[in-house]
Amino acid sequence: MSADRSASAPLIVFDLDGTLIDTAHDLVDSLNHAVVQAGLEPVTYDDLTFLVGSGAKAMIERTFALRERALSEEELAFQMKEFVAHYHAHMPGVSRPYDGLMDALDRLEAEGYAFAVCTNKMEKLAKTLLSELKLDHRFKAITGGDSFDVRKPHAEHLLGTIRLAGGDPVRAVMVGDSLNDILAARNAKVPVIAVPFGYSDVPIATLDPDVIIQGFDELTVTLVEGLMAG
Ligand SMILES: O=C(O)COP(=O)(O)O
Ligand SMILES: [Mg+2]
Repeated sequence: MSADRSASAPLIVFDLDGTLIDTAHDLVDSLNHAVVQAGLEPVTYDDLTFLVGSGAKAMIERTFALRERALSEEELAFQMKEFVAHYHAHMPGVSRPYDGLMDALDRLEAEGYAFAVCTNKMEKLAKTLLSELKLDHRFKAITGGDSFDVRKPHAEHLLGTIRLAGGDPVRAVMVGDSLNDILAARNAKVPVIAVPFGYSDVPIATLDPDVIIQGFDELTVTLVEGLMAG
C-alpha cells in the first residue's frame, strides 16, 4: 500500500442493487406482489433496468407509467406499503453477492481499505438485506435514499456516506452499475468505477465512468490507488 497521505483509511463506496448484490429477482417479485393488486400486468426482469435505480417509490411510479396507468397519492401509499412489507419479509430471498465480491473485500481489507454502501434503496431495507447476507459488518456506513435530504445523483448522498464512514473524499472511490452512481460521483468529484453486470438501461460505457471492471477480481489496490485524487 502507498504511504498514508491522510488520517482516514482509503474508502470504497459501493452501490447495492446491481453492484454488490444481484437483487433483481426479489425486486421483481415484490414489485409484482404490489402492482398486480392494482390490476397491472406483472413486470419482467427486462423491465427492471428501466424501473430500478431511484428507490421503491420511483420503481412503483415507473411501473404505473410503463403500464400507462394513473397513480393517485393514496394508491402510491398503498403500493409502497405492500412492496416494502413483502420485500422486507422475504429477505434475503434469492439475492446474493456477485461473484468475487467476498474475495475482493478480503483482499482490499487486508491492504487497509474500508468500505461503505450508498444506495437509493431505503436504509432499513439495505441494512436488513446486508445483515441477512452476513455482510453488514463489512461496511463502516450503509446509507439509503431516505438517509439524507437528498439521494443519488446528488453529491451530498455520497459525501455524507463518506463522512459517516470516517473517510475523506480525496481518498475515496465509488463503484456502481448505473447512471445515478456515476452522476453522484461526478457531482462529488469522486472517481467512479462501473460494473457492466448490473441494471443500467444503457450500456455502461456510454455513461463514461473512469473505469469499467468486468468483475470484482479486477477491483485491485493498483486500480483504486491510481484513481484516487489524494
Ligand atoms: O433500489 C433502487 O431503486 C436503487 O438501488 P441502488 O441505488 O442500490 O442501485
Ligand atoms: Mg444499482
